Amino acid sequence: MTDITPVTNRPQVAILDFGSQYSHLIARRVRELHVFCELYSCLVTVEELSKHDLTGIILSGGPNSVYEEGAPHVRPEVWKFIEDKKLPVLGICYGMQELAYTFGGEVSRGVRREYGKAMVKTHKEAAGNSLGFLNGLMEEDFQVWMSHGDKLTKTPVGFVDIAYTANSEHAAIANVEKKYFGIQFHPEVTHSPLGKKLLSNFVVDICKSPTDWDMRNIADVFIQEVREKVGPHGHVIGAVSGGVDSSVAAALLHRAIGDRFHAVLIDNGLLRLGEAEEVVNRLQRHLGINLHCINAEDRFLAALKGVEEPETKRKRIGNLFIDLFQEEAARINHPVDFLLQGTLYPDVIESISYKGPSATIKTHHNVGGLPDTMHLKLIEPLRELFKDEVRELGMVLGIEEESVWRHPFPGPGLAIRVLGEVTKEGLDIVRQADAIFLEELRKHGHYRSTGQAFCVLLPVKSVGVMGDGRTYEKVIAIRAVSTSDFMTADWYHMPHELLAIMSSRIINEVRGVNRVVYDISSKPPATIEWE
Ligand SMILES: Nc1ncnc2c1ncn2[C@@H]1O[C@H](COP(=O)(O)OP(=O)(O)OP(=O)(O)O)[C@@H](O)[C@H]1O
Ligand SMILES: O=c1[nH]c(=O)c2[nH+]cn([C@@H]3O[C@H](COP(=O)(O)O)[C@@H](O)[C@H]3O)c2[nH]1
Ligand SMILES: NC(=O)CC[C@H](N)C(=O)O
Ligand SMILES: [Mg+2]
Repeated sequence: MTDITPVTNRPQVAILDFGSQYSHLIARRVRELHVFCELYSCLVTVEELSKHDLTGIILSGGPNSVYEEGAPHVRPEVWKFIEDKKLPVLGICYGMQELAYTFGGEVSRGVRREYGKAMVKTHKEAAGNSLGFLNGLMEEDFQVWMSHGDKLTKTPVGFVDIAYTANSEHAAIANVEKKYFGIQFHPEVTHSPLGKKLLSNFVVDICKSPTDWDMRNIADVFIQEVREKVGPHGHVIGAVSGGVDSSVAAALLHRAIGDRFHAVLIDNGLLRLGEAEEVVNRLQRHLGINLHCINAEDRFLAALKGVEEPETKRKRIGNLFIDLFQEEAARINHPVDFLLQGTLYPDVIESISYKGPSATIKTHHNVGGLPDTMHLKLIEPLRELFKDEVRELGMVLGIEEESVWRHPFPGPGLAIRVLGEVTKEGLDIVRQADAIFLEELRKHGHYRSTGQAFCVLLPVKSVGVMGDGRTYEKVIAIRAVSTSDFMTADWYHMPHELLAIMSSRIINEVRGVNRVVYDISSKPPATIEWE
C-alpha cells in the first residue's frame, strides 16, 4: 500500500521535538493561535525541512542534559539552513539549553531542581529591545511553570538576558539580530497563564506566520485536496464505525466526491445497543452518505468461540475485519483506487518520535491495515488534526453535536468488555447494562464531563438474595474516566446518589446480574479498558 499523502505546503512553524512530555502541547497552543505547525524529530534533516514553507522554528524541552553523551542536538547543517532562511527560533527549556550549547553559552547542573511555579522578572532595558517578544508581559512579574535541573550559567554569544527568576539568572534570552529566543520555563502548560501570549508574540509577531488555521476555511481546503487527489472519476472505500474520526472523515469525503465514496459499516455483533441502526440512520439520512452495513455477527462470534486471551481476541477481530472489508471492496461495481483512513495527528506524532517505539500494552485494532495485494492508495484527510480539531471540523461540516462529542469506542467493541470468553449471552448482558448506564449518565449531565464511560461484564459469579431467594449471578463493573488524551486518566468522581440509581436499575432490569461495582483505578497503572 502506498501512502500518497503529499507534503502540505501550508506555511507552518516547525517544532523540533527533543522528547518533552509537552511537545504536543506546544503544537496545540500554537494551533489555538490559528497558526499551523507540525512536529518533527529534533534530528530532522535539511532535506525534510526544505520540503516545507517554514515561518519559524521552536525547539522543545527534553529529558536530557546537553553535554551528556548521546544527548540529541540539532544537526549542524540544519542550523545553517535556519540561518540561511533567516528563520526565527524559540528554544524552550532544553531547547534554550541547546541554544547555549550551540552558540557559546554554558549550561550547568543547578544546585537544586526547579519544578513548579516561579515568578519571572524582566530586565527593563533588555525587554524593550527584544522585538516585542515580551510584549504584554513586562508590566509586572508574571507566573510561569518550570521543570528543569540544569540551567544557563553563561549567556550565549550574541544574546542578551531579558528576564530572570529567583533560581534562574538567565530565565529568558534574546538575540535580536538573528531573532533567536530562549526561555527556561514552559509557556505551553496552563500553569503559565501568559504563556500563550508569549507564544503569540513569537509565532505571530516575530515569525509573521499567517493566522488562517481555522476549521472553517480548512474544511474547504481539505475538500479541494481530496478532489485533486482522487481525480474526477476515482472511487474511495472507507470503513466507518460511527465514531467521531470516521464520521468526520466520511462527511468530508462525501462533500468532496459524493457517491464515489463508499462507506462500509461492519455490524460485528460487538456494538452497543441499537448502535448499527443509529449509525446508519445518522450517516445515511442525516448526512446523505452512501453507507453499506454488513451484518457479520455470526462470523465474529464463531471467530471468538473459546478464546479467552485478550490479545488473541483482538487479533481474531482485526483479521476478520480485514477479510470482510476486502470482500466488500470486491463487490463494488467500480474499480476502487483509494482507501480512506481516519489517521489523526497523534498517530503521526508517535511515528516520528526519535526515542523509538514504546512498549506494546495492547494492539489497538483499526480497520484498514489491508494486504499489499489490494494496491489501494491511502487517503488520510485528518492526519494533520488533533482530536479536538476533528470535533471542530465535524461541527463545521454540520455533523450534529451529539455525535461530535461521542465518547471513543474501541474497534474490538464489547468483545473486550466481556472478560474471558465472549458469548452472545454475555454480550447481551453488557449491552443492556451499558445502555442503562449511559442513559443515566446523559440524563444527569455527566456524559460530557467524562472522557469515556462503559460497563464491563466480569467473569465471576457472586451470591445475592432477590425476593427471598438465593441468586448466584454475574457482576457488572462500571467504569467512567476523565481524561483529555486517553494516555492517562483519572477515575471519575461520580456522585454517590447517581451510582445508587445506576446500580439499582442495572440489577433490577438486567437479567443475570445481581451485583454492580464501580472501578476506582486510574491510568496508569490500570488501563481504561479492562482487556
Ligand atoms: N464496526 C466497524 N465498521 C467499520 N469500520 C470500523 C468499525 N469499527 C472500527 N472501524 C474502523 O476503525 C477505525 C478506527 O476506529 P476508532 O475507534 O479508533 O476511530 P473512530 O471509531 O472513527 O472514532 P472514535 O475513536 O471516536 O471511536 C475507524 O475510523 C473505522 O475506520
Ligand atoms: O480503536 C481502538 N481499538 C482498540 O483495539 C482499542 N483498545 C482500546 N482502545 C481505546 O483506546 C483508549 C485507551 O485505552 P486503554 O487505556 O485501555 O489502552 C480508550 O479510549 C480505549 O477505548 C481502542 N481503540
Ligand atoms: N524540561 C526540560 O526541557 C528539561 C531540560 C534539562 N534536562 C533540565 O533538566 O534542565
Ligand atoms: Mg471507534
